[in-house]
Amino acid sequence: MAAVTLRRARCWCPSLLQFFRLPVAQVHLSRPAMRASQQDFENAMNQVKLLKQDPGNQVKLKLYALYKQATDGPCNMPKPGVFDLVNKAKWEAWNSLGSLPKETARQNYVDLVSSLSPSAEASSQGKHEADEKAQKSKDIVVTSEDGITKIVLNRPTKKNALTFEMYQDIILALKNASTDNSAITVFTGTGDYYCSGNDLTNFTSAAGGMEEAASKGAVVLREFVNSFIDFPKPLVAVVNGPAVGIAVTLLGLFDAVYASDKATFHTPFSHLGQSPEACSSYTFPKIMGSAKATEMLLFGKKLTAREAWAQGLVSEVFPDSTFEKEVWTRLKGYAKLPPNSMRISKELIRNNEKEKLHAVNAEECTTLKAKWLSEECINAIMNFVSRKAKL
Ligand SMILES: CCCC/C=C/CC(=O)SCCNC(=O)CCNC(=O)[C@H](O)C(C)(C)COP(=O)(O)OP(=O)(O)OC[C@H]1O[C@@H](n2cnc3c(N)ncnc32)[C@H](O)[C@@H]1OP(=O)(O)O
Repeated sequence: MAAVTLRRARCWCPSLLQFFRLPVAQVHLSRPAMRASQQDFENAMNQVKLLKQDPGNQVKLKLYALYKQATDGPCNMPKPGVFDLVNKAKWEAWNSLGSLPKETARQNYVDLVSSLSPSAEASSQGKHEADEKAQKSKDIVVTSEDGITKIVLNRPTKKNALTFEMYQDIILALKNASTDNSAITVFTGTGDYYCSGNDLTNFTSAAGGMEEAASKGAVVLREFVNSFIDFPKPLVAVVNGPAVGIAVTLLGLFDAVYASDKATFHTPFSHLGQSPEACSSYTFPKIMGSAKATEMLLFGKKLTAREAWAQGLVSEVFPDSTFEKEVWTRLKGYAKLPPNSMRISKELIRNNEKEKLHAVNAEECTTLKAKWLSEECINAIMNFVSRKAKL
């Protein structure tokens, strides 16, 4: 059986920003010679897209190298330039396989994927285990107290940027919260930021490159936003600091938004060569009118908390010095209201447009998938990753 041993280490390539401090994979393939069929190979490729846990960049590089070796044979590309960090790392991983035969690369790819995938038994274990996973996730902390389920974005060193794993954990946390004993569910962030939006390295660290990241991203995004559209209880955002990208657009699907006066609201989609998501192409013009929505979604105008309140995106703004105390006192009071009444009232409001929201979500995801592969977007992301430019 293939065994993957992970050890934490500083990266072998000091210039690769996002590849720093990531697990290094040592893959020992001691399995007796076997032939993986083309079908096994394709199944393994599909399995990779469904991995719930990010296997780390080193494993992803290994997967990429084995995939290229299995499909194209030995590395036949010119070595990318020294500043093309991501492609250079990929090239090196592929080139390191030398003249490994295609069949062996295919088998090693299948073995590696099967060592990463949870077994059928593990994935069919009950909800209890699912709850535990959400609770244990280090980047999303879920607690339930005083009738409130709190979902905290807990990645302050990265301004709470959302990784693929965090999207999956939030989907799970919302699923659990929809049936737990709490009356309301609240999102907030740890540290000085509420959330800096999508983790831009989601796109640069995918084993199969941008194409694979775009396909996976569109699937994950659609399911993620659906879980907000369908969430049955009052959903409240406690915006403790700046919010960027999807952290802002999602607010149009919340039932109440409370903001510190230190919070800002920024949707730099055009700067990033991207387009709006989380149904904001529908909710924002509805909330603030098309002229103001255009300033945010097309021109990337950053709003202060008071401006966002004036546009109807925020329910109320509080001085930062008393924000936490005032908001949580208020929410604890709301959580004592009859839960079924709140749920039914929300259902009445949401049912008027649920179908529309699902259709908008689907269309936005399709559009984004194409945008993520555009030159405009790839350049913007590479600029961020290589720190040449900041918003
Ligand atoms: C699959 C579904 C996809 C859904 C798509 C959604 C679209 C979006 O959400 S678009 C918005 C994406 N977000 C951004 O463009 C923000 C990018 N970040 C920044 O511009 C800046 O980091 C900041 C303005 C948020 C903060 O700047 P500041 O100077 O105060 O701090 P930094 O030193 O830049 O950041 C600290 C640390 O955090 C990392 N980081 C911050 N934001 C992100 C991010 N979005 N993705 C990845 N990493 C992020 C930053 O790289 C720093 O890390 P290091 O200390 O390791 O360098």
